[in-house]
Amino acid sequence: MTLDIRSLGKPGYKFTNWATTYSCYPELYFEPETTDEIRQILAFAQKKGKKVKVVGNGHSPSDLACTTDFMISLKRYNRVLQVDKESRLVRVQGGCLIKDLNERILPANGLAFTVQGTVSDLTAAGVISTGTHGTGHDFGIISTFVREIELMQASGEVLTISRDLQNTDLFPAACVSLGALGVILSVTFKCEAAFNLEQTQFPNSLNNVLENLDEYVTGSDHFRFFYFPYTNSTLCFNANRTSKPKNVKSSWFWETLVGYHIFQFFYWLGAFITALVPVVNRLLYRVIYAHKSEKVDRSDHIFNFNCLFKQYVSEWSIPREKTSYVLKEIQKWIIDNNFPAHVPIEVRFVKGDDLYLSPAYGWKDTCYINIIMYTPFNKIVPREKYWKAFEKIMSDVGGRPHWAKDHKYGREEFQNLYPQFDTFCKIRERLDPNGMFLNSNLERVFGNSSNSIFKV
Ligand SMILES: Cc1cc2nc3c(=O)[nH]c(=O)nc-3n(C[C@H](O)[C@H](O)[C@H](O)COP(=O)(O)OP(=O)(O)OC[C@H]3O[C@@H](n4cnc5c(N)ncnc54)[C@H](O)[C@@H]3O)c2cc1C
Ligand SMILES: O=C1O[C@H]([C@@H](O)CO)C(O)=C1O
Repeated sequence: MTLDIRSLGKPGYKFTNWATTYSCYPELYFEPETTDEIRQILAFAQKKGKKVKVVGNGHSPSDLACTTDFMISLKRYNRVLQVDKESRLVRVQGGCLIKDLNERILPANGLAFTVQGTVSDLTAAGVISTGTHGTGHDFGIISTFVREIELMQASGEVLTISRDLQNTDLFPAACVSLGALGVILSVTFKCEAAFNLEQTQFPNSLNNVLENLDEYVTGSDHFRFFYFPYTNSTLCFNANRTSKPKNVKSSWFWETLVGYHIFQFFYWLGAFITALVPVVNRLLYRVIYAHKSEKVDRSDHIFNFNCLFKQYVSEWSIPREKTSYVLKEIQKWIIDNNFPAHVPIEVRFVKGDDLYLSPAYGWKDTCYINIIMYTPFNKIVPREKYWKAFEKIMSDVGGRPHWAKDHKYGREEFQNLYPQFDTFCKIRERLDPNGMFLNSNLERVFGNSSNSIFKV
């Protein structure tokens, strides 16, 4: 049945990402509900010579999902297709939200994701496409729990790509694809039996964490820590699987009034009086963070935490053995340059993998370091100097930028950083010879560079 595709496409739509830091006006914006509608949109784009960018839930803190051509959102292509309790495989359409799986589908089937990032308001296709990760020395990034992907190519042909059965040569590319290979129609995840996590958070000196890093990282299932610029202090988080029942104490006063609203107000003041930021960092640490506490909750409620207000972030991965040197360099740069760096600097650890564009590719033990500058009450604070220094420190040790976040790298840098980058490029050029799924971000990554035209 030939649809009047124009009735599907909306002109004048403004896309803005979650952090409201990047936006764009696609020529036409589509929200298809069926596979055939997706196929017809691609055929229409091909006929018009237009590029197509599929967007998930717009959480990438960069221009990765932006386009001036056609944008397809799968927010209405979000069904759960199959749940197999025996094999613990869950197959969902690309637009299915991880938070819906966490809240409804997985608990009802006694299942859970083995590891997650700090938020779940992400789509199944979006979360794997950028190599989203959580933390845990014995666990990989979320894409390492993928077992099968259905991918629609520009031609409308659907490829089933699985780890063990079909098109297995494409699998290590399709699991972290940046949206560059085609439309991910469905993802099959390998889950595990539902579990609670017992989390202990405790203050610690930066030196003590760094001098005993391997013990801390391997001392629990999921270890991570926050470093607080202008202190010598960290807040460590250990989380282990437990059969204990849920036991969560929360405090609106400390978590919301102080930890969100007063925090945001002081950082807003700090935008005008930068000398305030080191004082606020130290005060926050002492008043809110520097105490030991424990809680037991459903796994995703421990993995996720309140990411507070809108923000700019930059995150790079490095081999774990570089963690101590890099953090000391960052700490030194902030002090030497008297830069009003916001808290926290988030430090997480994952197991290496063999996915071609995974930022943990080929490194047995990987560390991710995430810096942040909030935009309190939408007040943009200067960050360029900090970002540049951070990128230099990370690139000097062979670090790899998070695909979802701000970076300026192009094909040449990635060829040096990813041993299988050219293999991925050959697969991309085979599956999408006319570059239909490219945008300006991906043209910087895969070929002709162009500066971002989507900054807010
Ligand atoms: C508050 C916050 C917290 C975060 N925490 C973490 C964290 O803890 N760890 C971490 O690693 N990252 C984290 N991120 C980054 C986030 O996980 C990634 O940006 C993720 O890719 C966003 O998913 P999304 O569904 O919003 O996808 P989008 O940002 O909309 O898209 C991401 C990419 O996926 C592609 N894509 C989406 N759907 C499809 C499809 N169906 N077919 C083909 N391509 C598709 C898009 O083209 C784009 O290239 C966080 C981001 C925010 C805003
Ligand atoms: O992009 C991200 O945002 C959060 C953190 O920076 C808090 O907001 C996180 O862990 C990311 O990877």
